[in-house]
Amino acid sequence: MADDGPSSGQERTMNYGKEHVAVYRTYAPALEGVRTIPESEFDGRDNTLLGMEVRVQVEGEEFLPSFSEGDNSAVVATDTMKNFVHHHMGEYEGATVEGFLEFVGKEFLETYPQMETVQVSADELPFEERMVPGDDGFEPSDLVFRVAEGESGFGHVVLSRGDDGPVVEEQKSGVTDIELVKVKDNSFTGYVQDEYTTLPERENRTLYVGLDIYWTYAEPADALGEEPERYVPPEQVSDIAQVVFDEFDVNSIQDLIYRIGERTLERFPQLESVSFEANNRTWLKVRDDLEGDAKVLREPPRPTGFQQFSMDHSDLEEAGQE
Ligand SMILES: O=c1[nH]c(=O)c2[nH]c(=O)[nH]c2[nH]1
Repeated sequence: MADDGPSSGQERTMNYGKEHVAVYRTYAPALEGVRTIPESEFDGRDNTLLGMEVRVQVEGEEFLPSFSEGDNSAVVATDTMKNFVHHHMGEYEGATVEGFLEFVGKEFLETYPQMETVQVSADELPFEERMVPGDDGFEPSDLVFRVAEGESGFGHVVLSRGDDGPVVEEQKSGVTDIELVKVKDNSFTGYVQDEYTTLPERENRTLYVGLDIYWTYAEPADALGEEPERYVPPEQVSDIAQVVFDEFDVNSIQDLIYRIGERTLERFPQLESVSFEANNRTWLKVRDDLEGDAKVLREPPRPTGFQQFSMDHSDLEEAGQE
């Protein structure tokens, strides 16, 4: 298909950038004044230690000669991008991952006119408070944090140039790498039974699910945290997931994520949509001949099942909840 190439009108892919830019800030401004929800104790964070791993991707027609002619005169070295991110972490006056991404993205556009679009995303590098003995019993240390694994906040923003300066084209927030196990009161029944089906129906299984949850705001500016009562903290969405899992006897991961989505949209009317990427990591039964509900379980072999789903407020209206 010789006439299908970029030169004949199809949009060309051309971008470059830096990923895995880890940056840490001590004594960032605290996140205060977030609205609390019944599913979560989270009401803010001190940000004594704020870490993130950032990815920057830039686009612009002026970069074409760097690909086509080896002419680097417009190229901002990706090493420079890394330094730019590091430097601006010290200039950011807000308290959220999303706010930092928008701030640094705008700074890129304002500093380098050859950049037409900048995409910035980040995974939070999480740290946990540690409890130490204080005057009134155990209290969180002001100084020592545990380097946490797994679950973390996520942000993504796409910025382009408008007539009056940088414009947010897309925004997405999230909490990723949630892993939850519910020991009983989960079923998986009623699925298609045919000549290929070997999986036995289970009225009560131990369900282990991996979850990434993403959301978009109706007003992207709400993602920044500048109006904290309109900000959706990843910690609260993660807490909704575990509370809903605890509350409902679900018949599948599909059923579970729908209920988490419903609750999230109910709690946060300022969101436009919620989406999920789920994985089934359910252990396999080795023994269930023990007393009561006790079992012995083992890791499942590959391959792994997954579920993806997105929903918005129209799903609540259909269910008669709005
Ligand atoms: O929650 C589940 N959903 C499925 O679609 C599925 N398929 C399967 O084999 N186990 C499961 N579990």
